[in-house]
Order: sequence, then structure tokens, then C-alpha cells
Amino acid sequence: MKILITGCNGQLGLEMRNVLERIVPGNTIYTDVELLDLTDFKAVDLFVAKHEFTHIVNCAAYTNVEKAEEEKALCTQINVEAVKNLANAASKTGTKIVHVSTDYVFDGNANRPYCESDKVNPISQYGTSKRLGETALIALAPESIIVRTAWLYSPHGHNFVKTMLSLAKKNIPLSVVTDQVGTPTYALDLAEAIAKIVTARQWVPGIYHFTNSGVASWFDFAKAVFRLSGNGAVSVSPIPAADYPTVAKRPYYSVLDTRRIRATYAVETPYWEDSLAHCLNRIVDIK
Ligand SMILES: NC(=O)C1=CN([C@@H]2O[C@H](COP(=O)(O)OP(=O)(O)OC[C@H]3O[C@@H](n4cnc5c(N)ncnc54)[C@H](OP(=O)(O)O)[C@@H]3O)[C@@H](O)[C@H]2O)C=CC1
Ligand SMILES: Cc1cn([C@H]2C[C@H](O)[C@@H](COP(=O)(O)OP(=O)(O)O[C@H]3O[C@@H](C)C(=O)[C@@H](O)[C@H]3O)O2)c(=O)[nH]c1=O
Ligand SMILES: [Mg+2]
Repeated sequence: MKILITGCNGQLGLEMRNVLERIVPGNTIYTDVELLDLTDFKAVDLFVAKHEFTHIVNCAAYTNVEKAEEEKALCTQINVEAVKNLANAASKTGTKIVHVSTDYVFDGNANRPYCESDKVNPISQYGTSKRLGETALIALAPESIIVRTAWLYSPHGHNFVKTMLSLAKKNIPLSVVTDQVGTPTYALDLAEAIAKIVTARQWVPGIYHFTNSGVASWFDFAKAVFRLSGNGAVSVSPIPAADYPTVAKRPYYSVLDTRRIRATYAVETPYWEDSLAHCLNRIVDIK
């Protein structure tokens, strides 16, 4: 087994390293944009040909939802063209790909958790680019596995938990939206799930949904961050999304149904608040 982790300094990339070095130490090469720019067709082709990986886990992406609306070309380069480059290179070497996608491929008008077969209809540039990445990958490397996740956080990088913790330090009253509902997901739990797929005896191509268990609004998520980090006194008001103007539209409801991945790969989907508590314990200086 020889694995490539791309985007190794992102939230998921860093957790993939934690998990893989515990369960299959020394089997993995980790690349960031400096070592391997995925938008460079030739570089990707040469790198993958040289190493003959058994698996690639693509943790690289353009993830700034707001800026994506203005940086459409860059977002497409990373979320679509780079995925094509990986798919082309991997299909020559018979390398299996695990690619990561998002709940933002859905429009959020459902009233029950989204299954893998449900109709997609992205409402943002980021969501559109992630969907185009999915379809390009399926066309070029149909044996791939796509794991859609949502509301990712970790001790590293940019995420809602760290945004809330830094706002808490400013001692100003906060307002957070209550009418966008999903499932906060700990990047470490996702990394465990992906590692299980990569090391499993069976490889079942297709799309899988992975999130933690349970349901929350961003407001619920913020309240839990403050309660579990000893910042329970921070004042947070619930507001409708209409009162929090943003450039990009976000789905009102994007809970994902995770039965398929649990049934196929026996992965754990811990309750979101339990995982949040675990993550907060790893973040020093939370008060
Ligand atoms: N964050 C979230 O809430 C969610 C994320 N996802 C998906 O999960 C996956 C992992 O997300 P997450 O870990 O949060 O992402 P991050 O933004 O934390 O990390 C992505 C990494 O990709 C790197 N990268 C960007 N461009 C290139 C390039 N051309 N070549 C190589 N590397 C590049 C970035 O480097 P640099 O920082 O230097 O640009 C960054 O380190 C992504 O596919 C994302 O779409 C799905 C649902 C929710
Ligand atoms: C900072 C802040 C945000 N919000 C709102 C804005 C928005 O509706 C919601 C979440 O804001 P964020 O910008 O942190 O989240 P966003 O960047 O939209 O998060 C998404 O990222 C991409 C990469 C994904 O794939 C998605 O699954 C999802 O995690 O919270 C408030 O209501 N109050 C606040 O003080
Ligand atoms: Mg964001």
C-alpha cells in the first residue's frame, strides 16, 4: 500500500496524517501546493507516474465560500481542473482515488436528510465547482470513491469553531443564523472514516455521505462551542440568514444521510457535540 495525501496542510490533510501514521506508518507521501501544485497537469502526471500509488486521497480544495463568488476561475482551477489532473494520472497507474466533496452541492430545500442519489442543485459558486469536480472525476475515473461531508472543523486552519472562539475574546454580542441547519463534522472523525475505506479489503466505488450524527443550526453550533469551551457567558442572539447578509447563498437544510457509508465500511459517526468536545480539548488557549 502506497498512499498520496494531497492538500496535506489543510484541516483534513493534517488529520489524515495523524490517523495514517498511527494505523499504516510510513506508507504515505504528503504533498502541499509547494511540493505538488495540483493545477499543474504535467507535474501531477509525472509525480503520480513516478510513485505508482495504490491510493490517492484528495484533501486539497478551494474552500473559501464567500471569495469563490468573485474568484470563480481560481476556484474552478482547484476544485475541477486539479481533480481532472489527478483522475487522468491515476487512471494510467490504476491508482484508486478518494475525493472529498460537500453538502453545498445541494440546494437545501429538502425536509429529510439527503441520500447519495438525491438530486443535486448547487446554489453557490463553491458548490457548483465541487459538483463539477464530482462529475469530472466520475467521468474520468469511474472507480473512484467520493465522500461528501459538511461543516468541517478541526484545531487547524479556518473553520466556524475557531471563528467563534476568536469572536468570544472580543467581548461583543454576537448574532448567528438559526435557519441554516446541518451537521458539524470533526475532521478527525472524517479522517478515520477515509482511512478505513483506504485500508478496507473491499473497494466499493461511488458516492458516500459522511458527517457526525445529529443536527444543528449554526446558532446551536455556536452555543455549543461557547458552552463546551468555558465561554458560556458570551451573548449570542439567534437571527434569520436574511439578517446576516453574505455574498454566497448557503443551503437552508443540508443534513446528509450517512447510512450507506456506515453499512458498507462500518465507520463510526459520533454525535457532533461529543466530537466538538474532543476537538476543543485539543485547542489550547480557548478562553
Ligand atoms: N471546510 C469545510 O467546512 C468543508 C470542506 N469540505 C471539503 O473537504 C475537503 C477538505 O477541506 P478542508 O480540509 O477544510 O480544506 P482546507 O481549506 O483546510 O485545505 C485545503 C488545502 O488545499 C490546498 N490547496 C489549494 N490549492 C491547491 C493546489 N493547487 N495544489 C495543492 N494544494 C492546494 C490548500 O493550500 P493553501 O492553504 O496553501 O491554499 C489547503 O492546504 C475539501 O474537498 C472541501 O471542499 C466539505 C464540506 C465542508
Ligand atoms: C461569523 C458568523 C457567521 N454566521 C453565519 C454565516 C453563515 O450562514 C454561517 C456559516 O458561516 P461560515 O462562513 O463559517 O461557513 P461556510 O464557509 O459557509 O461553511 C461551509 O464551508 C464549505 C467549505 C463547506 O463545504 C460547507 O460544508 C460549510 O462548512 O454562519 C453568523 O450568522 N454569525 C457570525 O458571526
Ligand atoms: Mg468559510
